[in-house]
Amino acid sequence: HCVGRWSLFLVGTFVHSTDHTAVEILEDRLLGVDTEGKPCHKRTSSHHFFMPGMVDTHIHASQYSYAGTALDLPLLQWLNTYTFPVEACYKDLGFARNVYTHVVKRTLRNGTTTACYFATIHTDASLLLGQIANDFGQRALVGKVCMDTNNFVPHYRETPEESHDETNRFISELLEKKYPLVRPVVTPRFAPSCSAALLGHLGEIAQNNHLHIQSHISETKEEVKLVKELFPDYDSYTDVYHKHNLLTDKTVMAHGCHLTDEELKLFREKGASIAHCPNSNISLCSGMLDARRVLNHKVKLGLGTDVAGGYSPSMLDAVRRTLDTSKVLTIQDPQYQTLTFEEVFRLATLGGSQALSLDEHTGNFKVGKDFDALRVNTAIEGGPIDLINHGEGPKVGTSLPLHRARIIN
Ligand SMILES: O=c1[nH]c(=O)c2nc[nH]c2[nH]1
Ligand SMILES: [Zn+2]
Repeated sequence: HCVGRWSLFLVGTFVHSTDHTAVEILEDRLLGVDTEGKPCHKRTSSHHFFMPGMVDTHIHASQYSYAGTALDLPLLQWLNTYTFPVEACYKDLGFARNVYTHVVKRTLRNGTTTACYFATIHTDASLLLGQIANDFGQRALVGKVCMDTNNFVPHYRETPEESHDETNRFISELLEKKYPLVRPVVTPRFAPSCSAALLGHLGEIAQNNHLHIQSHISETKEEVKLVKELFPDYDSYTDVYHKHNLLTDKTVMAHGCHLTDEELKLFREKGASIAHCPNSNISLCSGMLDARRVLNHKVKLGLGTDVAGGYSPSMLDAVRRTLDTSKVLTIQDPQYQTLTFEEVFRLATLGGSQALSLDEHTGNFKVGKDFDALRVNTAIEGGPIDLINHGEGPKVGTSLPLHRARIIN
């Protein structure tokens, strides 16, 4: 494979995950990128290393305008009070362009090379988000939000027919653009915002066009109770999506904090995945996802920032909050098998690409995938890390690397 066609050679340390190893460190390597952008390794050092671009499996681009504020209400009230009134503003394309440009630039600066976005119900603004992601070179799944039920903010909802027709228009117009890295994702907001008829339409559209699907599930106990009341004839919240053909191997569901073992089994059977959004889960006091349990069920798992329920648009924050949640679960039960930071690194990269069914293209440096990487310079002037050279002081332990990174902010 490594013959000819090179457009770029990179020398250094490559850190990534594989299915078998949570973190594999390839030191002193030469990585060639061919003319089509596929990596190929050869063996050949310094203070930088390469890692796969991070994958944000769940972020509301439209909520970025108020990220870091308005986190004082539980989910359902938070949606009615803050979220729906703001999302209604995306009828204005100027407003949409401003926020969407900021969110794409910011997430890229934070190392998110792939994002799975919720936009709003507005087709043209959602198409604009796709265009902006394409213009800045971000890989993205973009969802025009679908919702025909909204009793609290009635000006922010569609009729089932509008939602169906506009979803078809969104998909066909976005696909017509032939953006190399941007795809549409069918996006019922969540079961409480959608009639059974609308869920059925959306399942059909996704099935007929082999499309990605995203939504929310079992984020809070109050929401689970509401879904039971709204959909009394279904076995579970997961069954509501399943019966409408919305639980497939291209489905990613955000949160899942309160899923039962039966529901996780259905996720596994269908190949559907979960986006773990720990900042949002804590910020809105929704619950804590037991990520170890999800992994034990062999359900695909990625990480999401869930801006603006999550206040940070940084995947590094999602990594830290994932570890925090796992440690809180360990405090509650000392027998709990805490996630390691290597496992969480994998969730932020390879796990995310698998959760979005994009692992054919991205997630690690496997030969043949697209070259989609971050170069991390740990010694950059004014950076957030101090490198302490242990060669100059007492040896602390034989297994310590020569340089140890100490994170100071
Ligand atoms: O965290 C969340 N953010 C949202 O915008 C949303 N909509 C439904 N359920 C949701 N959860
Ligand atoms: Zn969300």
